[in-house]
Amino acid sequence: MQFSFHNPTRIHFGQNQIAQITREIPSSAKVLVLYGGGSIKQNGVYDQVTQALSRHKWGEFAGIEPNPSVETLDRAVAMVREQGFDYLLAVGGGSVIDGTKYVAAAARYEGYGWDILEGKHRVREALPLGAILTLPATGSESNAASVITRTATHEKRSFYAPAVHPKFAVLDPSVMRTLPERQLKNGIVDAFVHVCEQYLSHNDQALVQDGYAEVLLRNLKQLAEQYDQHETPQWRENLMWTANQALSGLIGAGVPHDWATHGIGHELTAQFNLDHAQTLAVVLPALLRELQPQKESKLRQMGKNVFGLSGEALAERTIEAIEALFQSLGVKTRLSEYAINRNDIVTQVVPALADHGTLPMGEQRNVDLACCEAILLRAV
Ligand SMILES: NC(=O)c1ccc[n+]([C@@H]2O[C@H](COP(=O)([O-])OP(=O)(O)OC[C@H]3O[C@@H](n4cnc5c(N)ncnc54)[C@H](O)[C@@H]3O)[C@@H](O)[C@H]2O)c1
Repeated sequence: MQFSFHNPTRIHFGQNQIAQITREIPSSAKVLVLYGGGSIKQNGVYDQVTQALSRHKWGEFAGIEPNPSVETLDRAVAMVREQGFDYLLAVGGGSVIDGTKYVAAAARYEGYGWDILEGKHRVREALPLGAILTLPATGSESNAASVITRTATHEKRSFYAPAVHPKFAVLDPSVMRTLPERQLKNGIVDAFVHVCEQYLSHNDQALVQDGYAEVLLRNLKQLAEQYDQHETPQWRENLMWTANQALSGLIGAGVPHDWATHGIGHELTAQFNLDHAQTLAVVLPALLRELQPQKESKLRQMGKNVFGLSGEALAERTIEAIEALFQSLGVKTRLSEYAINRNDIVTQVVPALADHGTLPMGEQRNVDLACCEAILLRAV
């Protein structure tokens, strides 16, 4: 095993921690606050931000949509350049934070920002940014990844750059009270699949990473089972911290990663506008069935250590347990439940996957186009 691990995001966790941004953002900075559809004006977050920035120079950019589009974000890039903002503050879920990372990088690049998503420009510098998280799910608040959509061409792509790692993140679980239940359930699924992408591989030697991944998976299973407590502070705190830890780098250090579920899922969002987590709940069980031989040993380990299973056909029953967990939250596990059929897969999704040049995917780089098609057809 070999890795370098550094997570530079300072985390302020708990109620009333938004006030910390006064000290986190240099007083000389000119701050652009970026947010989405306006829920922050209903749950008191916007008021707390304006209060905390009362001595800073600042402006705002609203309207970053779920699955943020480069078309919207380029308007923020232009605003940054025209008005000389030099610090960005993302206030929202993964979409706003990812979008802000793109703005931070594109504002420091002379060419067309989409080059970053196509790998034509490697991001080495970006404006500094901080994040106030309003939806626990993606871990974007303390990682260096960003996923952006180009609406015009139905493309959803990602980039990774240490330069866009947030300087700080505020995780106040009380802001979750205005979250629609669909988003809360999506958050559990998304965090669960993030852990699986880093844990369910052929590697079974990393005791720290595996042990911590199993704790996170058991937490998420328990939070799903105790969903009736989702309005309690303890439930919210545990989900927010678990979802953060699921993708903050530690469990993925030095171990093989998969991410094929995400790669295929992004295509389903780009084509059919499904929520990110909805695509993951459909793809993961199908992918695990298709690739069961290479993941057999880890699936058995997960069955024992996460679901408390034993006996025959352990790997298969583990996949069934994952599927049942998603279903218990009311998150669908079949494409046909979204009225997507075999013909849609063959004529729309498979050609799009072929076009976007991200193949082969997976921990062993064996998820090629034929394998993607087999996974998607299993998922119908
Ligand atoms: N950067 C990463 O590491 C990473 C990882 C996984 C997924 N992603 C990406 O993140 C995006 C999904 O992000 P997400 O799941 O956090 O959802 P989101 O940010 O898209 O938000 C979903 C909806 O919830 C609303 N919302 C957010 N907080 C709210 C609150 N407190 N009250 C009421 N409504 C609220 C938003 O306005 C939006 O309508 C996708 O584009 C996905 O591909 C990024």
